Amino acid sequence: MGRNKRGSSRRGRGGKHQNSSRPTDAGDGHPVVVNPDDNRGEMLAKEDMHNPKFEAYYKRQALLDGGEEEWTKLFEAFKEPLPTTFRIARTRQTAQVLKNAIENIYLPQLTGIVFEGELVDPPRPLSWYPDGLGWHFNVSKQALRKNPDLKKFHNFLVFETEVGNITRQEAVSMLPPLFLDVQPHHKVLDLCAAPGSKTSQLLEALHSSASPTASSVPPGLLIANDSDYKRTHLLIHQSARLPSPAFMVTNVDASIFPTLYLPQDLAGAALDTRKPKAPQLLFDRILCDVPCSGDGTLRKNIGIWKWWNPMDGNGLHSLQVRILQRAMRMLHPAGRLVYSTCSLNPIENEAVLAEALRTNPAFELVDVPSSLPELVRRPGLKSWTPAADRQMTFFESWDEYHAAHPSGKLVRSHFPPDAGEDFKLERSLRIYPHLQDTGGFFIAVLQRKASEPSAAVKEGKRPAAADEVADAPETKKARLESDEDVPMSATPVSEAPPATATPMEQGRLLPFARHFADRHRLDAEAASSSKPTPEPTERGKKPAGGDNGFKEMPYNFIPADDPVVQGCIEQLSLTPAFPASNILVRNPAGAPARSLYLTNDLVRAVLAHNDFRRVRIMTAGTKIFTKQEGGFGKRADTSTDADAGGASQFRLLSEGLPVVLPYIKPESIVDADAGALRMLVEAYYPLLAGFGEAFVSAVQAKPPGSHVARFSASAGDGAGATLPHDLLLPIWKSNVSVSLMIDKKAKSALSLRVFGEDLSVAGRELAEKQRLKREKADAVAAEEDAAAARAAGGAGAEGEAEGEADADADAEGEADAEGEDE
Ligand SMILES: C[S@@+](CC[C@H](N)C(=O)[O-])C[C@H]1O[C@@H](n2cnc3c(N)ncnc32)[C@H](O)[C@@H]1O
Repeated sequence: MGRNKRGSSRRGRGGKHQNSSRPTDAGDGHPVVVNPDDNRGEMLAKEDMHNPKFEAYYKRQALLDGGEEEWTKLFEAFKEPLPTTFRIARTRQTAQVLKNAIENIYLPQLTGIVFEGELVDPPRPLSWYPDGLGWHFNVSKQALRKNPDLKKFHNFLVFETEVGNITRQEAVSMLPPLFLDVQPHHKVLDLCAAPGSKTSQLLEALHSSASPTASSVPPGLLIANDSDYKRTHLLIHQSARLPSPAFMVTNVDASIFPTLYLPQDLAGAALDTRKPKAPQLLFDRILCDVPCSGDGTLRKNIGIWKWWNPMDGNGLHSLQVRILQRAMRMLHPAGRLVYSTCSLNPIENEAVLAEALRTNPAFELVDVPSSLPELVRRPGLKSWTPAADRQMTFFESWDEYHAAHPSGKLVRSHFPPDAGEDFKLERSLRIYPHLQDTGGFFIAVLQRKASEPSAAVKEGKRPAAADEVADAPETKKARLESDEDVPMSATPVSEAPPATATPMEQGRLLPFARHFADRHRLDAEAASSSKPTPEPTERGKKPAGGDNGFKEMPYNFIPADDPVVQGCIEQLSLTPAFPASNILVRNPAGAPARSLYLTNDLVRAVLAHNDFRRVRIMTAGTKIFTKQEGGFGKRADTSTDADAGGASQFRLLSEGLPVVLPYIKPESIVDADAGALRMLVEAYYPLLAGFGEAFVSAVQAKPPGSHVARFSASAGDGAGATLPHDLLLPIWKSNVSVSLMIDKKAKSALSLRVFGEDLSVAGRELAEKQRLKREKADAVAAEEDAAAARAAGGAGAEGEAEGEADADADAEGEADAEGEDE
């Protein structure tokens, strides 16, 4: 596997591997931080990473055909910590720049580094990831601390992650979106989406043709759904890094996801034409990344070694079947569906596929040998042997089991297909850790058979909801409730449960079971009550998401001729093509009080033509304008909102810029150079008088308020800047000053990229704080050492103590810097 130093360094000082006690998804939304698990949970020695049931169960399933040697490889690979992998966002203008920076600047610096006598692996591209945008970087925390080049690269990754150009994601978690092959016009549904690493990949694919010159608003749609309310906030957080008018987040049980409707003109070639006025919204792409036992994540969730048992997979099987069956019903005839889990268990994988295909013969598994050809994979299993209890009593067939346990919990579909059934299960993909140093994963691609485009989908028994859910296995509830994937920057750290605690021991099940049962009941009611509502939700009419008992604000579209909308159009010189009728606000009055959101036509139609009273919409569209609060009035330059005029009280948000930019008349953009950018980065409100003549006259020609500036790459070198391409950024003009309207983190990332150092006020303050802390630590240490030396009474001892004090202070400084990164 080509690891460096991992035996010793990844296991930390105690020679142990860090643990987190419950499974997390293969995908996660953490910022790129090397070895992120190193500060969580308890330690587990490598020799304790052993579970006879786990090993016996999978040997019984005959996962591998390479003999004892391969089994050893598999189990040994599971004991190794997972390497860090990340991907560069394809949609960003910066994708090529970042790839070049890694290949041509960082890679040479990181090649040949020796740490503690061993060669450190430089970052390397994931061979199967398209266009070299997926990367593997595996280095110990100690090496990262001590080596300045490694540390510099790590800082680069952290900053680019903060601004959404890079996403840390487990390698296998990148696979389902790649197999879905989403195009900008697709209607996409991600049914079990939180925390959202795959969602953000899907969103990037939806925006793949976006550029500042073409329309950044894809015609398609992505609905990301999760049944866990808390976790839907992670989805919103993740996707905020790629603001999209084509994006919605919903919160409902996927197995009863309601049928949505569209007006005829937007529905395309809909399957169900029985309701000509309100055809069903059928999706071109659906991802079912279902809740699972998660034993493929053993490398990062080492608690699984302790509490793994076959009943987790058995208990999840029926829900997984229902979610997949529901997805099949919502797929467009020419659509594609991906089913995935981070579990190795055939009961959660092949058995689910077999049952879904059995109940719906119009579908088939797609053979995908030529997709991602470099990806090493194994075929899906055609047969397996369920275990009926924790003691691992195996039954070869349903008949045998049913005879022994007439009212047992296993059902027919837990068992392999009969001899006469051939679902071509070998077309699904199994990924094992030893194949290419990843987690374990399962993927299957499904589509309707060409010969039966409109065969009806027969769904399995509908969920009986509350009782059944309350009886659900612990792992399912634990996964649903888990907040392990909360991005570090977004969530306070809570005390980690002990390594060996089962979810039951963590005492979290009962409240959750109640909550889930309630939600399930509400969702069931919602599904049955969902029906088309023909009226668009303009001001004064019934708003989507309003009057629904949810605390989320309703969605109200405002008229295109609203004075605030028109004011924004005028202020930024937007062309008539700007979709002014797709602007919504989120308050019951439907007034443009604070923020204006933009949707595309499809999201507008979905909001307007469906009854969302019982389906919680967490977000829809993207915020583009916001009211500029009166803070400017208090500043030294004394400008006020009143100075700026009514309309200009709204300003363009930096996250709204890519969406609005294609509609801004090019001649209205303020031309600027790197010198101006430097001044704008260095101060919050630099005075206009301090800028170069050309910039001053360009700005003076504009009214006060929100504008966009183009910092030209050709004029980049002047201020020590490296501008690989033109930069377009929102600015705010007041009477005597100009400000760059991006947040602190984005400013720091920009400064690092363009000027090679963080010149921002926040960056300078942070550096100063660190310097003072170091000085203070130096002084304290020197004082202590001097006192010790005086006590020892020797002049020679004083000199030595001084040297040691420096070393201690250095170590402390490093620890501080690291704390701040994370
Ligand atoms: C494997 S995780 C999904 C990971 C996600 N696709 C990603 O890449 O970040 C499974 C998710 O399914 C959600 N879930 C569990 N039961 C569900 C249900 N009945 N309907 C919808 N979502 C469900 C869980 O809350 C969890 O967030």
